[in-house]
Amino acid sequence: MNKEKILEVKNLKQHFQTGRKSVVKAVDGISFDIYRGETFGLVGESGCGKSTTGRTIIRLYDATSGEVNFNGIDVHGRKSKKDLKQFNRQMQMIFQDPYASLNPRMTVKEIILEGIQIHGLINNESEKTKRVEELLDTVGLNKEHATRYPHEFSGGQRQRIGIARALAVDPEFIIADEPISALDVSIQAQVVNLMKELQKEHGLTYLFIAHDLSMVKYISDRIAVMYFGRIVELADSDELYENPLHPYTKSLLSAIPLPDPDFERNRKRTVYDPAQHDTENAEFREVKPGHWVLCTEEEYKTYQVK
Ligand SMILES: Nc1ncnc2c1ncn2[C@@H]1O[C@H](COP(=O)(O)OP(=O)(O)OP(=O)(O)O)[C@@H](O)[C@H]1O
Repeated sequence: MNKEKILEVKNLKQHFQTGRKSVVKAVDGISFDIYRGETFGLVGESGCGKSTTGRTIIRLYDATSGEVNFNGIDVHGRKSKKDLKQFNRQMQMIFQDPYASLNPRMTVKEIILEGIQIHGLINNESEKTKRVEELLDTVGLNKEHATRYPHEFSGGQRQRIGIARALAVDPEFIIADEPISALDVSIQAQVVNLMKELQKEHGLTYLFIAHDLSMVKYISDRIAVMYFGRIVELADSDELYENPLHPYTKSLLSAIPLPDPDFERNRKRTVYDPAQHDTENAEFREVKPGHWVLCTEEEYKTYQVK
């Protein structure tokens, strides 16, 4: 794999002030790198801070503290208008609910062209039409769809429109925030396969956010597991599945439904109990090359021999 870093997240925090004295530490000091061309999965249960992480990286929120370096530029630091404009084009987002994220009053053509207009990428009308048709074809829709409105489409088709909109500005990096969670299981694989094809063709890098590990394994090169605002484990996908170390990762893995009824009947579900875990003294440590776990010194020693 190409080891050129496209994104570096360093000790990123996103704390929301929810009352005069109450603060939600949605993201509480996370660090990871993403390499150009890879798919980096970010997994954890609802409320663990995955969406907030994605939204902070793309600057929908200002970070409370920490750094997000994209192509070597700190996107939350001081930067020129030109750098910001470039960043806004190079990083795009696909959302969980494609219906809520598509303006119901705009045609598909208008939706896809929005970014192209903002960035002044194409000025000629017939070129614009041609580009929209090309994008619709790329995502498996057809040119007759251009004049229709979002409500005329199925969930899977809407997600394809969302993907076409993201691709329109020729990005390098796409944050996909649970892009398939709202879709029927039969449609999920189609959208994931489309994303994989597009990645190959366009050399895209993905941050793929999901709440369970089943589909993420299939698409991700590496996976980070998040729990209560922190990353508890990070490793290559295969390594994470074959050799999970953190008890929370184990509990997530034990919750993946499998199509084998015998296995289902006999398998043990493990439930993570943070009370039995010394999170206070835990640090993010590299147990073996590329495999990181949030653990204490003692746990680190036992993990190393596994
Ligand atoms: N704008 C906000 N203001 C206050 N609290 C917020 C805000 N956004 C998120 N939170 C809180 O931060 C925590 C993390 O939320 P976040 O949506 O990032 O989690 P998530 O893992 O993506 O969950 P889900 O899969 O349900 O979206 C939650 O406790 C949530 O209530």
